Amino acid sequence: MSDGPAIELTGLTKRYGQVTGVDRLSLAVRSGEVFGFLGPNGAGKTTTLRCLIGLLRPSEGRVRVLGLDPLTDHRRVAPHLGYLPGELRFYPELSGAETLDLLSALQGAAVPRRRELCDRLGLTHAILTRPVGGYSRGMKQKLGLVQAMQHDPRLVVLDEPTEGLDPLVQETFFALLREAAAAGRTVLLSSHILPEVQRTCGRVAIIRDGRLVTVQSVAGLREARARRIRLAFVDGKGARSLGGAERWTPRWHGDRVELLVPPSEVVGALRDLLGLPVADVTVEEAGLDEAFLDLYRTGKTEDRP
Ligand SMILES: Nc1ncnc2c1ncn2[C@@H]1O[C@H](COP(=O)(O)OP(=O)(O)OP(=O)(O)O)[C@@H](O)[C@H]1O
Repeated sequence: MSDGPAIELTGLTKRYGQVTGVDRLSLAVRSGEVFGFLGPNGAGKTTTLRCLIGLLRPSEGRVRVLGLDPLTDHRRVAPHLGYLPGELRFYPELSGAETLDLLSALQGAAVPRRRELCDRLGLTHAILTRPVGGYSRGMKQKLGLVQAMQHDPRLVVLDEPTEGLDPLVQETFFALLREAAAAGRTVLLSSHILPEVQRTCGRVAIIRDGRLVTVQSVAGLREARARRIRLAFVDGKGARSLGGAERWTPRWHGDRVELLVPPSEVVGALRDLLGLPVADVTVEEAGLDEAFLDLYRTGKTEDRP
């Protein structure tokens, strides 16, 4: 098993009949990274994750997980891989403990962390002996997290991991991620929740329509985030045309207007705008969530034909 990247995707493409779920995606996640995977609904996140863990066969391209092909080398990869699916399905008649036993047999690994994880996530003996069919959503999610990490895998792939967890349990989950990173484990976290990614991940990939929009450090994304320019007009005279600055898709609130402008273009935008009857102007950094939303909406994909 290699010391190279924990995950390496080269031109990964997955088609479902006429629909292309993932389109020529290339990406490398280094060992020891906590890596965020973001994108709007239908972007191709789950499809990518399923190809990674060997549940789906790519239509084209190459997938390497810990240096191995997750389909043909499944038995060698499985003990080192933990996966929390976005939609958990358990056998309802099995107890929590039986479910964990079944899944560890499939992983083909010992479970040195099961007890500790159950304790920390509040899965008591009483809960673990009950049939999973009677579990609440949060309890199922906790069981999903335990099975993904019970064998202390080198790579943990998590699809929407905090879904259904209360804030206290989320804190425990974030602590688990920090510890995993400190212990040199690699984590791939697919999420819609921007602050969650901001808090936990060093780098993040954003995909849209199955294609890569960007891979950046969270710190880099912050620096590149748009500036918000707010203007008020003299005597409430809303200049309904902003001339060249119209290209920033102005949002009007009565006679005030707001624009999101990339940092490198703020000075030019102000030049255009200050020719108008402006009474007041403020410029501030947009939130990180807006930086992401901007990329979701308008970011060019990296490998357009
Ligand atoms: N089994 C399938 N059959 C047909 N099309 C599919 C199938 N699974 C996914 N798709 C399509 O592939 C594309 C990517 O879907 P995917 O579930 O990977 O996106 P996602 O980013 O995980 O979305 P979400 O955030 O909504 O879960 C979508 O257009 C989806 O409709």
